[in-house]
Amino acid sequence: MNTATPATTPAERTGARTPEAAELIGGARERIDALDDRIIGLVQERMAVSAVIQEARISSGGRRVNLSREMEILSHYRDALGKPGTQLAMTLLELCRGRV
Ligand SMILES: O=C(O)C(=O)C[C@]1(C(=O)O)C=C[C@@H](O)C=C1
Repeated sequence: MNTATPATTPAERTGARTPEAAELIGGARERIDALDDRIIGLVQERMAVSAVIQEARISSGGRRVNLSREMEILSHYRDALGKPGTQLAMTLLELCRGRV
């Protein structure tokens, strides 16, 4: 297919081979888009709460990073989601406190 031409039919948009599958995929993608919007909102909320904690600790003379707490968070995500959960938690921590 010419990559400059946008996909027009449901089958092209979804990769499905039947209208029924294309319909199902279209609906499920809408749910995924809505879930992703909520996940992004929750990540932004987590970043704001994390910033409050970090500011309080730094204002009190402490450091931005608290490694023992980060170990708890990494374990939490790994226990819930398996090995890729650790990577997800590391990405979340980087979003919340920057790179260390
Ligand atoms: O719980 C804390 O003490 C925080 O500062 C929050 C947070 C986090 O985003 O989860 C951020 C930085 C710390 O290194 C540990 C955890």
